[in-house]
Amino acid sequence: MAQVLSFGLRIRCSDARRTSSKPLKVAKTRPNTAIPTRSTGTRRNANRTYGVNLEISPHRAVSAVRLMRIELGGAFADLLNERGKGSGDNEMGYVERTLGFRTRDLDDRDLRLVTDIVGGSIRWRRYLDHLIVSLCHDSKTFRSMEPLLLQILRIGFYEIVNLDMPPYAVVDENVRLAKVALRPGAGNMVNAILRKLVLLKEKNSLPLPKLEGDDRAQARALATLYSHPVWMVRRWTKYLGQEEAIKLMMWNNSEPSFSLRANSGKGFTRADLVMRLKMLKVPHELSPHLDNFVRIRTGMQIVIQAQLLKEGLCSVQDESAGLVVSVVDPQPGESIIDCCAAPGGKTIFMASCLSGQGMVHAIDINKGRLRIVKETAKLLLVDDVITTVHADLCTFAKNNPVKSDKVLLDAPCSGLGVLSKRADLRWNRSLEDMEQLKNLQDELLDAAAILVKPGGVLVYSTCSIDPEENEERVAAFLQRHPEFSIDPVGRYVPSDFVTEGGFYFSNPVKHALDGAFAARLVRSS
Ligand SMILES: C[S@@+](CC[C@H](N)C(=O)[O-])C[C@H]1O[C@@H](n2cnc3c(N)ncnc32)[C@H](O)[C@@H]1O
Repeated sequence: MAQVLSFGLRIRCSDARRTSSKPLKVAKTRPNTAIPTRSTGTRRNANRTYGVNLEISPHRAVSAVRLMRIELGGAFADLLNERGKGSGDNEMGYVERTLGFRTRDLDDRDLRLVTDIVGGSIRWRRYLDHLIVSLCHDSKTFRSMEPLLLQILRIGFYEIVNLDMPPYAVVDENVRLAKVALRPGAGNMVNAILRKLVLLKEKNSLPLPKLEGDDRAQARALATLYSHPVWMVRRWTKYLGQEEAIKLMMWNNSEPSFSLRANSGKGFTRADLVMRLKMLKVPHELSPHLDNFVRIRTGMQIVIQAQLLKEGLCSVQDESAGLVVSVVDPQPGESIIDCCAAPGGKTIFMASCLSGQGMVHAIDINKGRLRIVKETAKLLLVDDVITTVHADLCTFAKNNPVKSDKVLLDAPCSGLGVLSKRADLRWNRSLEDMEQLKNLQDELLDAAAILVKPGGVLVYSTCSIDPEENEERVAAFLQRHPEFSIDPVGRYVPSDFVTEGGFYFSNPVKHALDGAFAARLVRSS
């Protein structure tokens, strides 16, 4: 117990030290701590302002609220909207209205912790929930657990099991958060469950499933151990084999790294970008595949704060997406149609390859996302070679007899290649989505084909690693459209990315990039 108390005290002191340069406001009265629950929706007066609570670690409070917002999605946003429009703009505002107290502003270290904890708790959700259920009295306790309590437990479990943080400090801090944000009883429950976890972890006997039994049983066990939906495990085991499927899941669970593309439209070169990153002390590496790209593992927060993105000097773009543009191979003077353009990553990169001559016509069905393309093009000074068209591609293709040199269809897809960057995506996709997406991809391919002139090129791309969305869609298209044939991509991307069929494929495990696919198809007549 003495250990617990001393840990708690140390954490509080260090929190106070970190904020000591800022004037602190201390809560005069303890706020009402009831929070909305799924069943009652109880809320405090949203207009009331609260003092800053210095007892609670701010990154945990913010993480718990952010996790709850992500999980409840629209339902949680609606709850807030009831209390006044625009109330959800500011994250700290959410925290205050949800928990009943304010935390001090987050410093850089807190921001990193929030990113780690939120991303990690979402990725590891199935695994963490398995442990939490195993340590609850019964599964009903887990099922009826109020959302905030569940998030606090997930954070505690993630910190103890995955981050290996000092366990008694974690228990102490999360118990305090549950007590203040919910009620003393909730704190006691967090205390009991986290302490059971600490003991089991110390004895190296976490209640985890064994990899045994038939295929289904093994898929379920793998899904829990590597925290993915069972249907994904079954699909990958079928296409890749168990060993590769495990490697892929490990990649998806790892911290994502990012690439920056220097914006040549602004006359800003990769050498300029490297100089700025050196000045900012952000560790970086040149991309071996693409001239304008630089890789960064950490330090994105610093890049954001230094306004490099806001000033349009560089953009965040994965090399796997940059290589799709290499497959298109945009040349000055060409007319290119980008069929599903928004938010515009590839449109902008293609436009910057045109050296001011030619045009990229950016079509998208989503007006809001298309506005982003327009604004980014202006910021990056490539708007003179981009036109935006708000339309459904199928209707547009039927009604417009335009023919272009090159057409890119970066199709809506499952996103199974980008699960390491999009932590929550795996939980929002279902097997049924795959069937619907395949039909949409076929329809969009047929529409895109209409826009290609004889001798022109159609590039079909996805950020999926699933053969049914990639090779199989191309094979089905070629059967329907014998006027198209495959142009092997070996001339456009490094040979390491070229498949036996002549397609571009970036494999997350092999290339340590997001997964992506592109086929280059030439029209004969
Ligand atoms: C994978 S995203 C495109 C990403 C984009 N190429 C980039 O690099 O930033 C797919 C896009 O297709 C758009 N879309 C879906 N159905 C469409 C349709 N029928 N017509 C036009 N755009 C469509 C979506 O709005 C979405 O913006």
